[in-house]
Amino acid sequence: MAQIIDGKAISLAIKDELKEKAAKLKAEGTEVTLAVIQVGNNPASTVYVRNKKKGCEYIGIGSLSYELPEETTEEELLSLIRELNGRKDVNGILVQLPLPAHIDENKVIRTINPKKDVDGFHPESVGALCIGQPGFVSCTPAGVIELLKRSGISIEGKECVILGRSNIVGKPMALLMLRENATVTVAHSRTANLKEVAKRADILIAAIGKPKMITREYVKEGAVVIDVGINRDADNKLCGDVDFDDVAEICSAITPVPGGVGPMTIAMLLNNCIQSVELQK
Ligand SMILES: Nc1nc2c(c(=O)[nH]1)N[C@@H](CN(C=O)c1ccc(C(=O)N[C@@H](CCC(=O)O)C(=O)O)cc1)CN2
Repeated sequence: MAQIIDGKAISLAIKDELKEKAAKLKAEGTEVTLAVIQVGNNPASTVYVRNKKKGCEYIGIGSLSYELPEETTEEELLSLIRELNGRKDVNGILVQLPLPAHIDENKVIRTINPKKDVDGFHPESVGALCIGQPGFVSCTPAGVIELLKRSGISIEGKECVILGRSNIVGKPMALLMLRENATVTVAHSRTANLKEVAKRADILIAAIGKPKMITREYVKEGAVVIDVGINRDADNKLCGDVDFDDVAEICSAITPVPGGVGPMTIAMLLNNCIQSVELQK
């Protein structure tokens, strides 16, 4: 039976480490504060935003909450971000995604001061990652790397196949895997012979947004399988992109959904908030 990678336990260990770092910063007179902006009432976003604020409280840093109505204009949102960019008492700015359709997500991300971009979505942050310079790293892919390392799974020299090429997960995931000296393939909906490509992976990362699409036919025996998907199945139950019960029988290690990559996203956001102090010096 495969090793089940416990993202909940690993994220808790990280948060406990961050709690100590935050206390040390406080003792030195440095307060850390995250500004969290949500536009509209997407129920999943409300849960994630609540958990991010709870995480700040747990590790002992401040959070400022901006819950804006669905009708908020793009200019109103941009002007709030500009105000927060200029505030010395705000270290990190996070705009919860997705945004309502009338707001240009890219414009919003570009308006955040890259030194406060704790989501790691700004083109400057992505560019820094690409050329190996210091900067914020997108939280979900950073969480995957931490999960692997803390589970004793080596990355160097491994064949890694990433299913999905989104700006938030697939692309930064590929850059991080390269930084760890893996051999990386990014596959997607137009990839020919997807099953064969996926089957080459020692480490298979699924980030495609299709409930339980990845069955054992996509997985090499003994591979490590990381499931980034968060979907609802036909019974409205939370599930990943991987058919867990089917794949767990043939792989060597696997992340569950819930309780795998998801909690790591929040732990890595808190890590970026603590790191913001260094980057802002
Ligand atoms: N500004 C951002 N927006 C979004 C991000 C992001 O990193 N920054 N990522 C996702 C949503 N997300 C964080 O915001 C996120 C998703 C899932 C989880 C999580 O802990 N999932 C749990 C299940 C929770 C549930 O019951 O629904 C799990 O997998 O165990 C945390 C954060 C899109 N938007």
